[in-house]
Amino acid sequence: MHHFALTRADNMVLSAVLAEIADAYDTIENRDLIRRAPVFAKQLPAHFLEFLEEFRIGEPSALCLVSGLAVDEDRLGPTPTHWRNSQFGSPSFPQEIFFLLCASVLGDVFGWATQQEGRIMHDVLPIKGHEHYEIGSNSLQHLSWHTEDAFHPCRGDYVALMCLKNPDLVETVVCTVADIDWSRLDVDALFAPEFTVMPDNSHQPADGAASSGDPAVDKLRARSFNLIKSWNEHPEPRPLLFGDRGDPYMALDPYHMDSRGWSERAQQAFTGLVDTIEANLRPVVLRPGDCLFIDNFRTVHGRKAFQPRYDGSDRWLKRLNITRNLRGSRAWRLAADDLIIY
Ligand SMILES: NC(=[NH2+])NCCC[C@H](N)C(=O)O
Ligand SMILES: O=C(O)CCC(=O)C(=O)O
Ligand SMILES: [Fe+2]
Repeated sequence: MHHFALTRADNMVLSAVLAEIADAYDTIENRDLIRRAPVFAKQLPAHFLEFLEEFRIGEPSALCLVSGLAVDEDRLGPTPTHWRNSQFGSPSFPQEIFFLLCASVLGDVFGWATQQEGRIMHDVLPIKGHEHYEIGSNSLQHLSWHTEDAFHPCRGDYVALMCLKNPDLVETVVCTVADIDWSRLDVDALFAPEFTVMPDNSHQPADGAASSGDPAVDKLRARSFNLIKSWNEHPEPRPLLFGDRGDPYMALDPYHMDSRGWSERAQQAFTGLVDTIEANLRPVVLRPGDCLFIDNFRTVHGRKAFQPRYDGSDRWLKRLNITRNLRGSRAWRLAADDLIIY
């Protein structure tokens, strides 16, 4: 794991930088703040910027952990019961800004019109009623391992998690391409465009809001949800591995895959890959003040089951999607500088 432990001295420098930015903006969803994040990021210590840049371009590891960001648990107050409206008056605004600045060094942050009301920074927290549903806000049921947004051609290069609370040390689980012995798998079959991945539940209309208040946006969002529906019914065949055959990138989400209709060889190659990943999953426990940048091309991740508390002390993470190729999704966005994929 590529790891940077922020020191007390680092935190002293950061708290001044973050407080100044926090004073100038109202919410992490403020588009001017997000737009200026790459410029603000230049105020991060140079040795820290070098560390992030090395992760981006050198690919020394598929996981990058920045630990030790100061989090005042008392200031945080209770964990929200839902992600809706948590972006307003946020007690973790300085930490959210730090998280955004780091992400902006790795690429461009973006959001999905179909997910958490088109917000850029998501909450990952247990929601009442979702306990046994396959979604990030479940709890009693484990979250199946997956590539983030595996079904979508515009999926992020990185998915990042910042931990605010994790009182029961619930384990996130990961498996990276480096953990896999590719010589034992049918790599050629996995590079063939013969596999189908359906959209996950976090993109289903039931989890979106009623109306945005803007008819043009509502119309686009409706188009987007229709696309999700059609991909559910007729997923497009594509490969599970891509890039270099000796050191591949991967994109899969077995919970949302149905192997009926695939060739015998594709099915066997898929089963081999899934079994290998299952055998190599390992835990990463996020602690308050940890920011984990997961290379979404080289890692699958999930989360163990846990008992939700619903008393304000629940596990609470923030999440960002990051792309290194924003232009790749231009056909799906309203404008060059609009960060929402419809
Ligand atoms: N196997 C899956 N893809 N499960 C859903 C993953 C969680 C989803 N990314 C969310 O925001 O809730
Ligand atoms: O809760 C975690 O540790 C991971 C969450 C996750 O993977 C997701 O929400 O997509
Ligand atoms: Fe995820």
